[in-house]
Amino acid sequence: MDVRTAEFWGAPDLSIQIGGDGASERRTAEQGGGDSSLDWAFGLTTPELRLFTTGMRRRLTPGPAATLGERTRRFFADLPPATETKAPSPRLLVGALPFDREAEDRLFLPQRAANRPWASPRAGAVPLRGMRLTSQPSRAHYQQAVARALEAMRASRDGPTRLDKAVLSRSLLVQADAPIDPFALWRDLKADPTAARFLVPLGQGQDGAMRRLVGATPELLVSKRGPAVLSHPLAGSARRSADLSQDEAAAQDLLASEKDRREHALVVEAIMDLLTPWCSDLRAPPAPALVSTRTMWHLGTRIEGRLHRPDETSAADLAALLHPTPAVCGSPRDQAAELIRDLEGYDRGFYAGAVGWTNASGDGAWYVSLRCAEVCGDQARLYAGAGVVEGSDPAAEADETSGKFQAVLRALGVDEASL
Ligand SMILES: C=C(O[C@@H]1C=C(C(=O)O)C=C[C@H]1O)C(=O)O
Repeated sequence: MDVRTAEFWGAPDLSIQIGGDGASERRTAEQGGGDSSLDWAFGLTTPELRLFTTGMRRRLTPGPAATLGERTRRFFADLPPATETKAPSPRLLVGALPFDREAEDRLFLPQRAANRPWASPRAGAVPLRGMRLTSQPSRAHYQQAVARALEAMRASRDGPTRLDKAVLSRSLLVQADAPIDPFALWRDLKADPTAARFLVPLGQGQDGAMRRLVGATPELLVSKRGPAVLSHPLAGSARRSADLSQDEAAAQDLLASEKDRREHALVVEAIMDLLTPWCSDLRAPPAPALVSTRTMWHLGTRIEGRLHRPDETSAADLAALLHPTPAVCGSPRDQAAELIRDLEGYDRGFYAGAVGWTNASGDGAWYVSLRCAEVCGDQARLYAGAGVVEGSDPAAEADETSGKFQAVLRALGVDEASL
């Protein structure tokens, strides 16, 4: 594979490798060693970039999505110029945005950044013995919630605001007999090379152990490089099959499904509407295309535009503008968020939020935090959701969430097809 070194999207003090065969990654992941700067290790690898940071130099004052752009601008303006001559710390914020726009985000300036992965503190397996899985809520309860969302949609037709879509999730608690190694989980998520793999520190949990969000998402919320803006939403899904002809049939059925196209179009319309005032030359193809992960087919649309004022609008501004899209929340956004709060009965935390980076020049990329688990000590909590629109079937939506759990379950070494 072609291995190039490129300037990191205009960040003058950070070079990163594009491409790579993963050999250095395997070497370092297997080396072992217990560097405490790994407490704050952050990683993001996509088909376009590889970013690994260690240490935490300074936190961005946490706050809600509405103030993210302003807080990041102030942060970089107040940041003293780098004084070190050797390996200056990057002028880069990395971290995660929660699902709830009002909840506090977790972004920080790392101490060091590189294009090589950190050494995993342990070289072993995730651990795979003694894991107990509990579906929270149960599958039956989830199906009831989907049925209730459908009722709410029907009832809204007679009210002032019509609810067209709500994305309902369920969670899976994995309890292990020993601490779960987030680095080993991250390493094993590599099996899905088209997805963006992430490992994000979220701060300490109740028992002092670091909470981390680890996953491999297929969905780009938004990236900004100079004037160029790109968003690649996904909505409308089908489980893949090991049988080639069944797999192909599932993809073609998805592409032809009126319900999935409607579910998808709501997302594209919302993103186009939100980006229109900020962009010229905003474009999306007229029909979605198939996007695949190892376990799922999705409908996807690449939306591209050019910012009117690239020097004044940052990747953080754009992430805060778009998040959460109807791919993970619904339409209209506020009504869907309220229904999700009522029906899910738990806090999504950083699931269905965003993970990514933004630099001092405002460039950056934010991915929707899906196909992930929050790992802390000997527990991992997985999440998966599905979009509910008129015509959705509760059992089919539950199957879809089972399919979405597979990405992390496989990396955990759990072979549990029917949850
Ligand atoms: C909510 C999730 O996925 C989202 C929902 C999709 C859908 O409803 O078809 C597809 C991709 C994602 O935007 C998830 O993976 O948990």
